[in-house]
Amino acid sequence: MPSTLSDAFKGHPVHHHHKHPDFTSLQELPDSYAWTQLDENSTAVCEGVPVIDLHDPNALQLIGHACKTWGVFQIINHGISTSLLEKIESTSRSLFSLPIQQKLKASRPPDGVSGYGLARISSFFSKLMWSEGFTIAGSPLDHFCQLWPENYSQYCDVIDEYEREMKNLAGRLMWLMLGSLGITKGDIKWAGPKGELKDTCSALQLNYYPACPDPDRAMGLAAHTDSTLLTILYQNTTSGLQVLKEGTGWVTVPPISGGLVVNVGDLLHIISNGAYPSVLHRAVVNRTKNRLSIACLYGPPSNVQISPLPKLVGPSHPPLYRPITWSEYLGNKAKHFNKALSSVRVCTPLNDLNSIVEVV
Ligand SMILES: C=C1C[C@]23C[C@H]1CC[C@H]2[C@@]12CCC[C@@](C)(C(=O)O1)[C@H]2[C@@H]3C(=O)O
Ligand SMILES: O=C(O)CCC(=O)C(=O)O
Ligand SMILES: [Fe+2]
Repeated sequence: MPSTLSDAFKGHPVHHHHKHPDFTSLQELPDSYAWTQLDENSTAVCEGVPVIDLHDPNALQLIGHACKTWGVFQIINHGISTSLLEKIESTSRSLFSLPIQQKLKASRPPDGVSGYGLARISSFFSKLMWSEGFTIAGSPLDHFCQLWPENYSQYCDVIDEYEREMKNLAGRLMWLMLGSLGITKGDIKWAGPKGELKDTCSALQLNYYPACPDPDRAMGLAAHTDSTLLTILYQNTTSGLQVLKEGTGWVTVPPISGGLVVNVGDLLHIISNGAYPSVLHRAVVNRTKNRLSIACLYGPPSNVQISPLPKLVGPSHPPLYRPITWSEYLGNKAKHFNKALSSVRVCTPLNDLNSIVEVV
């Protein structure tokens, strides 16, 4: 029985400042959704997030380079069928278009992982985000029975298939991302004897961003890094995802037909001993178009200790992070949000200095 994520937040209930009203039909941006003027540096840049064809013979090198320089890339020829992407999109749309009273029946409990509601990180901000979310960790059955008492099973089937295919792809990607650092399947015990990664955990996050009357003052999903090894994101044809590139500013990741966005998460940053940055990203909203995204948040078995891989540690590269389980890390994120990573950093005078610089 693989370990689950369901107890990760038991000691860290979220206390949202606001109730989530039915904001989808508002004509004007209420003050509770007005973030102070967002920075204007999301200008067009010539250089964009790399797009990598997984059939390219150089895929391994291209992925390694993208992970080091961006912490994010898009993939094509990944083997996920268009019809499955269409099915998960239409399932998500059916969910978000249910009446609010119906959706609230499947609310995420304050100390739980799964269900409908504001993004978990909302509690760190005084303003509300212009989005709705639905998190699925483990079986969606209980919540889907609440949402669709008559025909929950067809929707469950789509989620199960999507989750299975995404986990498979995430495993392939993890070996490619680590492979370009010289890591092989034998180097990670928790991956199993043949690197089959069968006890890994994952969660799905469905995000819906309604069209917004005042997009320049609103925020779809505030800047964050993912508490994962890696995240695979499907976005519909409306753009909104932005990543922070050092020295450049916020860069939009344009939706490409059949493409999926892959980003490095905090745990891959830890096991790579800092070689791969966990990319800061956010979602902005649109005046006329709604937007949908589906993230597969992929991590190790939730109760195994993960730490910088021995091959990536040496006299000139001391371990930057202490061992931690995914479950414990999620608790850290619930407590410290964007300072979660630095809270796991090993304390040496040099590292302490670096983390002070990061916080400032
Ligand atoms: C496995 C995860 C990862 C979670 C928590 C838990 C389930 C939901 C994920 C997200 C999804 C939306 C952004 C985020 C920041 C959030 O608020 O909920 C993510 C968070 C994290 O990556 O930290
Ligand atoms: O909607 C997006 O593009 C970003 C979603 C995201 O970052 C997340 O779900 O973690
Ligand atoms: Fe994210």
